Amino acid sequence: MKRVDPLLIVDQLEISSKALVPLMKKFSFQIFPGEIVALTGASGCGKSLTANAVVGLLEDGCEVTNGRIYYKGQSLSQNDEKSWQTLRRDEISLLIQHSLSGLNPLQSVKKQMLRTLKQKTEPAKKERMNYLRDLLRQVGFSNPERILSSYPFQLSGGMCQRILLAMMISLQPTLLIADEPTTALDSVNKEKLLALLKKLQQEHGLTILLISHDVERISAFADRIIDMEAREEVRTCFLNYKG
Ligand SMILES: Nc1ncnc2c1ncn2[C@@H]1O[C@H](COP(=O)(O)OP(=O)(O)OP(=O)(O)O)[C@@H](O)[C@H]1O
Repeated sequence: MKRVDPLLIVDQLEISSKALVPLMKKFSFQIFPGEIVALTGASGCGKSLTANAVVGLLEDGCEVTNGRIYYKGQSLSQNDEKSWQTLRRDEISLLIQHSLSGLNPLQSVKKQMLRTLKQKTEPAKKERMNYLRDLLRQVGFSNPERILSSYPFQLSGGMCQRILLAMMISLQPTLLIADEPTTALDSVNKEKLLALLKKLQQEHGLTILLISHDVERISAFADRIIDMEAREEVRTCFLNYKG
């Protein structure tokens, strides 16, 4: 049987505050290509820190003090800012917890989507608007033209979340990390967003790391659930994964 290498390896990761107080210790897990893996655990156990460390976006107040992160077999420890930017543009997208803070309320959706698209080799000018409309349809908007001309403050939290998702997909990432993407949504929209992530995973061959407290809801959605609560001990619960 052909051996599949992990896409992402987090190995004995420790993140500390600037005063070198560990905020999380010795956390390890792996993700294989095409999987949907959910990361769960009590509030404050370090889920968001882990997600931010994977894409080089730890806040100024904290740093990786032990352990390593490998992506496609390469250690990310020596990454400079330019390498992190390239990784975020070409490989790993992070969908953050609070959708509105990810969009500029004073700029139209069209302007923001075009700016994201420009980070990549963009489609030819005349194709661009068709591409954006198609992306918006893929995330469930039946009237993309209206959405493109809207400003984020005119839209609901769930709509903004779907727009951010469309922007991430336009970067064609290999790995999508979604940090509590459903927190601000009501029950129906939570289900819709998870179904949408699953659809995008299947259509675009994405690998997804989903951070969530909602073990019950995500157990029907994820291939594996990693419980981070024990901090130094990772319990991995294999559900549908056939690795
Ligand atoms: N910039 C920072 N400076 C200092 N401490 C921080 C910083 N960011 C996070 N922390 C602390 O690190 C710990 C882990 O935070 P993190 O946000 O990763 O938790 P989490 O598991 O994602 O929690 P939640 O489920 O509530 O989002 C917490 O105790 C938090 O207060």
